[in-house]
Amino acid sequence: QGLFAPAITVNGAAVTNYELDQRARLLAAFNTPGDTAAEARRQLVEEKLKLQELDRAGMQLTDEGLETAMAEFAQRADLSLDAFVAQLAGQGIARETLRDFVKVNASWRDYVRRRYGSGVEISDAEIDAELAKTGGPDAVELLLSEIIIPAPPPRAAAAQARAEQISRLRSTAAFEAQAREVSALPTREQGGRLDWLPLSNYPAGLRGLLLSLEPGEVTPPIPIRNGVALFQLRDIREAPQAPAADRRDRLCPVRHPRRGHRRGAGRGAPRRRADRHLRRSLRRGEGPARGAAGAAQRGALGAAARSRARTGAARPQRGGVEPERGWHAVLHHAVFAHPGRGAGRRSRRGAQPARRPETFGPRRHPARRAGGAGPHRAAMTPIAISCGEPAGIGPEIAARAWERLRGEIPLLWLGDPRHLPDAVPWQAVDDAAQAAPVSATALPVLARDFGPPAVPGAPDPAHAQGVIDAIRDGVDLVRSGACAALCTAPIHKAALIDGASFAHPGHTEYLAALAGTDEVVMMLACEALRVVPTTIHVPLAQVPARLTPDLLERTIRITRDALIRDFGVAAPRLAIAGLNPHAGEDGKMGGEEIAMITPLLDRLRGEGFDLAGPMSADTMFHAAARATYDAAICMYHDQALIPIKTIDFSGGVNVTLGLPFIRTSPDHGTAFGIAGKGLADPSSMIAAIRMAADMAQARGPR
Ligand SMILES: NC(=O)c1ccc[n+]([C@@H]2O[C@H](COP(=O)([O-])OP(=O)(O)OC[C@H]3O[C@@H](n4cnc5c(N)ncnc54)[C@H](O)[C@@H]3O)[C@@H](O)[C@H]2O)c1
Ligand SMILES: N[C@H](C(=O)O)[C@H](O)COP(=O)(O)O
Repeated sequence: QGLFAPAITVNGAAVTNYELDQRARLLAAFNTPGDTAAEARRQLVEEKLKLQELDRAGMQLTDEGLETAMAEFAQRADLSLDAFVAQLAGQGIARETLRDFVKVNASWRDYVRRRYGSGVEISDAEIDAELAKTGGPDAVELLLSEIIIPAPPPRAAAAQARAEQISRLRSTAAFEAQAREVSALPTREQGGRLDWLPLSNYPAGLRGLLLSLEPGEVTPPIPIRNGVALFQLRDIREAPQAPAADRRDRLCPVRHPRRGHRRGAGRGAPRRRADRHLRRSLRRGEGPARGAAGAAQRGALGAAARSRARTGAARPQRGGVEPERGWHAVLHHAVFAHPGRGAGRRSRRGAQPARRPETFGPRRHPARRAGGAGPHRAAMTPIAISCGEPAGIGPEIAARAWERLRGEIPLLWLGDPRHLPDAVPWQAVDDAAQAAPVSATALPVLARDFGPPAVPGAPDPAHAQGVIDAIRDGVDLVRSGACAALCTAPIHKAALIDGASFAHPGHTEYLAALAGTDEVVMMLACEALRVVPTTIHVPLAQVPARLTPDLLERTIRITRDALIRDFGVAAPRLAIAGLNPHAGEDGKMGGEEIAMITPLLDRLRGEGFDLAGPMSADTMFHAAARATYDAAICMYHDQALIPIKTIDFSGGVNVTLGLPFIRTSPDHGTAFGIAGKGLADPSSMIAAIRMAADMAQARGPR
């Protein structure tokens, strides 16, 4: 066949062999992993369909607009357009090939924005038509929360302003609080939380926007008739139980874009439920009509899930590599081709930082703080992840975290790879230096043989020594500088005691022992709250005796120093809880406040510490109280951990302060009841890894 002969015909439009060859070269130049020829084919078919729709809608990018879009594109690789084109030419890629690629994507983004950017009423028929067009979105499920703020004309401006504020939230707890306060939907009772639902349950016009979110992110305000809608993404996953027939079916949308694929058995009920919910809202003029759809595609899992949705591809096989596609691959390229100028995790809102630098995690890198692209973390040494209890959810949340973070933060998993979920691609490495290049395509593993296989939910003391060694190895790697920080997966203390006479009640104490210090502090942090238990893993009956002025003073000092050093809080405000009910009620309900806590606080205030308390623990954690301090110093474990795990179980991070190295961890345990079932939420693990990376960047190279 000739080079310019049609290789594929899409509704009468030809894709030539030349185009296929050029696009495959372009994808190779962008370091797109996987089969670039197949991906080129897929992309070009999809783009022909988009172009036809753009023609139908009478939307064409002007020559000037196209030139600007191309220049912006080159800019991502830190090159002028001419220099970028010249580099491509060196690889046999014509300028026109880049032009066509940019043109269709930029035009489509504009088209989606314009089409769905304003409130339009949507009919049931339209929803059906949209749902019928694509079969792919059934392959992806979203965990969303929703808010609709009523906005009849006199209140429209106020509602919009409130919605703008909400759209900047990153914390699920904060979004939930807003939902309870302002949402008009029945879900307000559960903080706007929806269950896992297939992407196909949402109007097609909203899907691109929803997929562009990262967990925690909220959509921009979506104008609807007499209201404003917002969605927060809590998580995204591949649909777990899609029947095999469905998977095959999902291959159809590209080839038969107009053919409807109603999903059948097994999935109908939730879908119908969500449809009803959506339709009801829409009829009332409250529901998400068509979103202000930002079609920009961000987020590794989002892009991967999108690809799977489009192609019906199964999850990557063990040892295999899942290709990353489209715009994501381009960003990826810009990042890896120019370390130090990467895209990072940009805020959707351009110049604004992704979150306030002084609320939750440590200081952002200065460039990221300014909302710009910071040095990409691919350039940093990896974050070591210890396997934790193999029968718990540790291995699977590490795998899920890698899927999410692989383009962002290099990881090194320490454990027995036979304990990883089957589907995760992993690669054994000999040392930490090999991890960063591997991490983008497979989970790098410093492999250990733990002996017997793991049975989910049934901890085996035979694994105890391996679990302990993985933590110790992680510490060694971080202390030697080979890894930037250690993030530990949860351990089951009883199994470690039974199997290896583990002498420590938790990581915190073990890490302190490895570091040769007893001056460590446990802090748990989420966006809405930071808490520090002064006594940690101590039976309640022993707390009063263990609670000495020395210990409390050390805890306050270490916490204050860490807030300044690692968390960008220039003048930390600490709230100190009392030990007893009502902080002792003037000595009537306990004497520790008067005898010990108050005198210590007074002395430290004399040194300039900003301390409040002793406070009644029962009233210091509501939202208004939380706004008055940067961390709460509590007297014992549950006093500190109950509020934070209640407010944000999925977003909390456990960080050990006072160590000579960085250690973070998810805030939950081994969750034996759900281990191995694919139900574990990796959010806390992801937050822990991000916090570790942020702390490492804030401290800078050692
Ligand atoms: N950092 C650590 O090593 C650490 C921290 C806490 C608990 N633990 C250990 O974990 C074990 C179990 O403790 P527990 O039962 O009190 O607490 P847990 O956190 O394991 O489980 C509490 C509840 O939350 C659920 N859950 C926990 N994590 C989840 C996730 N990521 N996604 C979805 N659901 C999740 C569980 O299914 C369970 O219903 C104990 O041995 C404890 O010592 C270890
Ligand atoms: N007290 C912690 C919690 O309940 O989340 C947990 O046991 C973890 O502690 P270490 O990080 O010390 O293992």
